[in-house]
Amino acid sequence: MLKVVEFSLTLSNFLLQNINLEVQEGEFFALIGPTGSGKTLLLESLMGVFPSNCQFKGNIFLNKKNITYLPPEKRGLGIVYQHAALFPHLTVKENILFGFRYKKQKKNLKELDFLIQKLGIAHLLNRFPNTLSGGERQRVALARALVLRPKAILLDEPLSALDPNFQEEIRELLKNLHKDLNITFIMVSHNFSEVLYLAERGAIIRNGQIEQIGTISQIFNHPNSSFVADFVGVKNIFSAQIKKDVAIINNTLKIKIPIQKQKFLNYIAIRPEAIFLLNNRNNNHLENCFTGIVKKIFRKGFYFEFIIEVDSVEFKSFLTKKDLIEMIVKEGDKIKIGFRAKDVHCFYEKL
Ligand SMILES: Nc1ncnc2c1ncn2[C@@H]1O[C@H](COP(=O)(O)OP(=O)(O)OP(=O)(O)O)[C@@H](O)[C@H]1O
Repeated sequence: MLKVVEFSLTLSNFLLQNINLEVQEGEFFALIGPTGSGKTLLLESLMGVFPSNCQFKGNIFLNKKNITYLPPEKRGLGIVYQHAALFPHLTVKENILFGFRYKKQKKNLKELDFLIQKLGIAHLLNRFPNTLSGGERQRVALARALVLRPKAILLDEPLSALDPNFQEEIRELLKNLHKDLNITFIMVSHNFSEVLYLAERGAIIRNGQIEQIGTISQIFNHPNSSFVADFVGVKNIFSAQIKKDVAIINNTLKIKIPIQKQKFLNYIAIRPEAIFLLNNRNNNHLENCFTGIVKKIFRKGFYFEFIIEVDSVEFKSFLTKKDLIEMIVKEGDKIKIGFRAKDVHCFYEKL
């Protein structure tokens, strides 16, 4: 288990503040947050790569051993960056074996062979990094980190520098490696589909602090603040009066919600995917159904975002092009929308 206890890091212009984090052995954990929120600083702190001008306090444990003051090569961790950062003057094989220069650990050729096969890089061993594609470079970087048999592997946006085809290929590879090697993966990512596909739990970082920590489903479906809700794309976030099984927006619009045991809740959040545009479709299973006006339709690449106004409350929903054509709906039209009570998430936010 990797455990971070009350860890803070101070730079002249930034503070990573009071981080407490536990990542279980074998878990795939994601660090998510806006740009400049401190994800890389936290990842590099785990690795022991600190900016020269920083001060830090607190502790980092790996399987109960305090690694806070150990140099990177003695921590039992491996790191892979966005741009594979291979040594240009070394061949692929020399790059992979580079870490052994600083280790007493004996080269395990069986392990090396296993990884080379697993990562599909046998044909690249004598090539130099500048002759490799982005995807191939990332495979080599993974091999270089994994050959030292780390207890956890740290990934700093490993897919973001790749084009979409390579992204899918390396994403699949990461999934398989995690399944087969049973080691801990901690990944910094901006990309939600990557996080949803790969990670089991995660933390949202905001301004150098952890804003929410939990399973990926909790973070995406049950955000604990409007910041997290907005960041993970919930889109429909309303302050509301919340009673046992009903939320009232703007003192008028009544929304059925799951029965709430907790008191003092004052916000609701509904993912846009949970709001259906109904027209004449069957809506028996939806506890909330309203008629509204289509205010705006935005084209967003492969889908369309709809803004529908109901009693001066604006709901956002998505539609594919196929659905849009089938429904024959345009701005200004009257439309029925619906959503399940169970898809309304309630939370408390200090005002
Ligand atoms: N060596 C350094 N000296 C001074 N400031 C730094 C240093 N490294 C990072 N920072 C600052 O710390 C803040 C957090 O940086 P960090 O790279 O951790 O963000 P991030 O969440 O990983 O962002 P991104 O998603 O854009 O990569 C930023 O404001 C950055 O400018």
